[in-house]
Amino acid sequence: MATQTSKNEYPAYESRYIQSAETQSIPTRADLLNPALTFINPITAAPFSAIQNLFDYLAQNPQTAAALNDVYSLRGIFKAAATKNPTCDQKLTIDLSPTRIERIPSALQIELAPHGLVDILAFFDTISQHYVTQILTLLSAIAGRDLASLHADFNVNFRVIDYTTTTASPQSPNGCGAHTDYGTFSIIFQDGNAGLEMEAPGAPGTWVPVPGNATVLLCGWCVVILSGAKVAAVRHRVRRVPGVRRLSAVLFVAPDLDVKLAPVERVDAFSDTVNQGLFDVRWFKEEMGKKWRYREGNGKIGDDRLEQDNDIGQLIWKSF
Ligand SMILES: O=C(O)CCC(=O)C(=O)O
Ligand SMILES: [Fe+2]
Repeated sequence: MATQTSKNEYPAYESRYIQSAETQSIPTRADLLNPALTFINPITAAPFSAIQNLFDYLAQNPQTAAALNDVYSLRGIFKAAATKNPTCDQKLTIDLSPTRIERIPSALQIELAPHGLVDILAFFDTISQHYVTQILTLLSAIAGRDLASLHADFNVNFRVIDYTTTTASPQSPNGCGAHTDYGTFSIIFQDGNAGLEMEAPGAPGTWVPVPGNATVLLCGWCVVILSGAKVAAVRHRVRRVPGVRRLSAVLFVAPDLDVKLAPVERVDAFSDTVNQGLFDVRWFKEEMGKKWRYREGNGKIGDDRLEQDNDIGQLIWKSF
């Protein structure tokens, strides 16, 4: 059972949710300076019936699912490891990055169009057009540098997730292991079912449940580095409720692959490797990707508390 945290311990979290959920479609600068999740009232809701439709169609049509994965065989598009491997995160994912989408043959696009694909892509298009530039502008003001020019290639991912009840481990509470996103920022849309939890700022190992109907924005490692640690990233995870299906949709925004990950000015808290700018986004994404693959189905999951972020934390911070 997840650690429950009383309202009194996190008054800012509760009041910010109530205030921002009712009024704001765009976070404020103050929100982004806060080392917690930012709750937003999105300009449009995620099309969860289309998302469910696409997952159901692919599950019922394994040949189509295999053809879709052949489009991007390196990492796949529809990942269903959870139905075969009890030790992986118990979820299905569909990754629709623009690079992946443009490689899908038109016959396959036409087949999938009425089964949710068109609605899902239209949703991510609307969301990214509305949010990407605005949030990068806010983050640039905090970071004291122009982040838009580091995001010229639209290095984004459109991910839909099905915490399905049909898994190799139906009783497992593990939907998504604890992690920090790698990129600049992510926006998570949920279908109303609880399960998402954030690590309480300043209290590692304390998990705060996020209301299942909240849409949240959180930052990732790349912007922590690029902003000289002025922006914080929030660790989060998803717990499954066995027998309950939960769907989510996530927009991931990251810098261009050849951007050097370093602060403008030396930051004492950062490692020499980061201060000297010894790696770029491409290398960092690969490093994180290895751990993602391990977690998402190709390896055994141990203690999910610090598994992924230990190595990355040691890479980024001077002392961790
Ligand atoms: O499904 C969710 O609510 C969150 C998923 C997530 O954190 C991720 O895929 O990085
Ligand atoms: Fe995440």
